[in-house]
Parts: sequence; C-alpha cells; structure tokens
Amino acid sequence: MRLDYLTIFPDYLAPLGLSLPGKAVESGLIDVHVHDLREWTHDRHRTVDDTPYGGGAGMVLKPEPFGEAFEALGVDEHTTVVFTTPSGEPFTQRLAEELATRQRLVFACGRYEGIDQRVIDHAREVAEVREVSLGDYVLNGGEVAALAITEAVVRLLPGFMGNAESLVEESHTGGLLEYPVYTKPPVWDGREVPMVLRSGDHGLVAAWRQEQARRRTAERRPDLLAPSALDDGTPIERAV
Ligand SMILES: Nc1ncccc1[N+](=O)[O-]
Repeated sequence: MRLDYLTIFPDYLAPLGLSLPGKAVESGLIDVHVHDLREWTHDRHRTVDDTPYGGGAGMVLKPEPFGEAFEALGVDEHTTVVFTTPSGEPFTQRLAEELATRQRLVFACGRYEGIDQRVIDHAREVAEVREVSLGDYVLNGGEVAALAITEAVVRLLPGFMGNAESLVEESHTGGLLEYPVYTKPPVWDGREVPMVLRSGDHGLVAAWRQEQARRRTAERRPDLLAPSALDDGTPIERAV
C-alpha cells in the first residue's frame, strides 16, 4: 500500500517513521511519502490560505496547491483521498477494515477553518473520496487524525502484525469491547487473578470472557448493543 500525506506541517507526521508504521516501511509493506503542501505554491510567501468568502473568522486553505499536488501525485481512480475533518463520517474499525483493502491512500490534512470545498468536489471527480472524522471534538488540524487512521489501517494489512491472532480478539472487532486481561504475578497489590483464568478449562475461560465483554460493553457502550435507528437488521457479530 502506498500512503501519501499532504500537509503544511510535515514534521507533524514524523512519527510515521517510528513504531508500527516504521516497521512496515522497512519491510516494504507500505510506501510512505509526506509532502509539504507549500511545494505547490509559487509566490514569495508560499501562500496556502486566504480569508473566507462570506466573511467569518480564520483562514481557509486555497484550492490551487491541492489541485496541483493531486496532479503531481497522479491522484486517479485507483486512489482513495482521505480528507481528515471534524465534519467527516466517524472513523470506525469497520472503516479501517475498508480502507485497508485500498491500494493507495492520499491523506489531505486540513488546517485553520478547513479546505476550499472545490478541492473536495474536484477530488470526487478523479478518485474515491472519504471525508473522515476522528471524533466529535476540534483539533487544530488533520495531521493527528491522519496518524491515527494510518495506524488503525496499516496494522490490518496482511503480514503486518507479527501475530495475526492478536487481531482477532480486539475491542470493536466482534462488535463488543474487549474483556479484561491479566498476566503474572497471580497476586499483586493483594489482588488475585480471577481463578477461572487459571483453571485451564478453555470452555469456562471463553464463557467468562464473553460475559465480561458483554458486561463491559453494556456499561460503557450500550450504543454498540442497542439496534440503532439505522439498523438494517444485520446481527452484530459477537466476540468469539
Ligand atoms: N476532529 C478534527 N479536528 C480538526 C481536524 C480534523 C479532525 N478530525 O477528526 O479528523
């Protein structure tokens, strides 16, 4: 998978060379390119933003640099352009799984009051476009969201996580939150590991974990259990 990032703060995406994504780069699983949007400006001040038509506070990112960057990067029908924006669709594990099937992602990171709408309209004519939000809060820009989405997507790529098994029982994979986990020592701080987990009875352990996952989900995320108004009747997969 090739990943390109368009940003006015390229240093913000430096972590892409570390931890999980870094390993994937070395192994050739992903090909990462971070681009400073100002590469596609031509004035002395390398201007990327201007005041909003219609008035209002703040600045809007101009369309020309993005248009030239998409052209230079060869954005086409084989590309998925991800605009990270608070007005986007919510980022979920399901969307991560969908993006993990794409051959190329180009992240367009907004800043200030956002990107001129014509950039998005133009991109929709030449590529697949997803406007994605990390959550219902306002960050200063889309770089943090691009990093988070990258990590969630890249770790799903076949052959990326050393132990593919660890991808199976995770929060949000089976529609429920993950059960509590324990490791040695058997007693710590006067607290014992639940005996069932040390019973060696895999059936009992699985049942206990399923119950813990359902209880935790009911307490913290009842929305994951209640059929939503948008429910099309597809049953929610249960954690194994
Ligand atoms: N929440 C956000 N705030 C600003 C820019 C991008 C954002 N996001 O979630 O992608």
